Amino acid sequence: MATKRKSALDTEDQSVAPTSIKRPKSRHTESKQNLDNTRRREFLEASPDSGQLSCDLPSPTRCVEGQSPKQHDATNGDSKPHRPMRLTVIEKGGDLFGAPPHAVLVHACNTVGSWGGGIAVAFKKHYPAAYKKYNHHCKQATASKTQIRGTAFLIPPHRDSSARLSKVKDQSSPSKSTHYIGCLFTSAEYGRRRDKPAQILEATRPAMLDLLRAVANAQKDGAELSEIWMCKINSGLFAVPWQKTRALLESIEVENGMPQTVWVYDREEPLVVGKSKR
Ligand SMILES: Nc1ncnc2c1ncn2[C@@H]1O[C@H](COP(=O)(O)OP(=O)(O)OC[C@H]2O[C@H](OP(=O)(O)O)[C@H](O)[C@@H]2O)[C@@H](O)[C@H]1O
Repeated sequence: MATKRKSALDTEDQSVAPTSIKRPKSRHTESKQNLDNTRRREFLEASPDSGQLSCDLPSPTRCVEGQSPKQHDATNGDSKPHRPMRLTVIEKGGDLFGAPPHAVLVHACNTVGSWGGGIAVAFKKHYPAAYKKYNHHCKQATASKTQIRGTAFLIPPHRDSSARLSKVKDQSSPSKSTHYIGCLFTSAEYGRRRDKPAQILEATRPAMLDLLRAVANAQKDGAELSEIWMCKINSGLFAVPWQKTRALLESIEVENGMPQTVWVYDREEPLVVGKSKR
């Protein structure tokens, strides 16, 4: 379950180590015998013993370090070109907080631990328990001097919220008790001290990938997650034009098992810049 995970920050553990390319022994030996001296030297130079990354057989086209055999084939025209799957961003009208059960609601956050302005205030009101977790996560990171900008934090639904909701008879969105909250740390600070638009955009890619990875891992662990819903992140108080963030999101290469679509919701009324109490 996602709840067992400490945070979406464990990306180091989840990242896939570069795969070394190994040659089948028999083929290796057979091809060796057929080599003339020049090609043999070339072959040996590129062999694993010489410390270089080698391809399947010696050939004029060298393997590029870090390429998988598949990518290598693709670049050499031996098979279909490797086409990475990119994230699809679909804009919709409507209420973000009316997301279906088990949806992940995503917004951009500072790393200070404040949901004091813009849509964050609404998140704080709708999901007070998630706010506490977000705040605690930021405080812990600050205490341990861990930089969390460019990462994400996936907060599972609060177990008691369903009971609390029924007590206060809040029928506006019964799905709320099943919503996950996805925090993207795209700026270290907020307000005047917020990062520059270029820095915010730079942090958005790794943060989004971190979130998609956390969602994929939670699903792998059996958690029930449905769609990914998001506001027009960075486009309000963080002052980054939405089209720039959208283009960046659409350039993200989706890894195996990750969700491939993000649904974007925008409110209809104009943005009120006034801050609530932090
Ligand atoms: N009540 C509401 N309902 C529905 N949609 C609403 C809304 N309010 C705004 N939107 C829209 O939601 C998008 C994002 O706009 P936002 O300004 O929220 O976020 P952002 O990503 O630019 O910046 C993040 C920092 O802003 C916050 O406030 P603090 O800096 O902490 O004070 C955080 O804590 C972060 O730090 C824009 O399309 C807004 O029209």
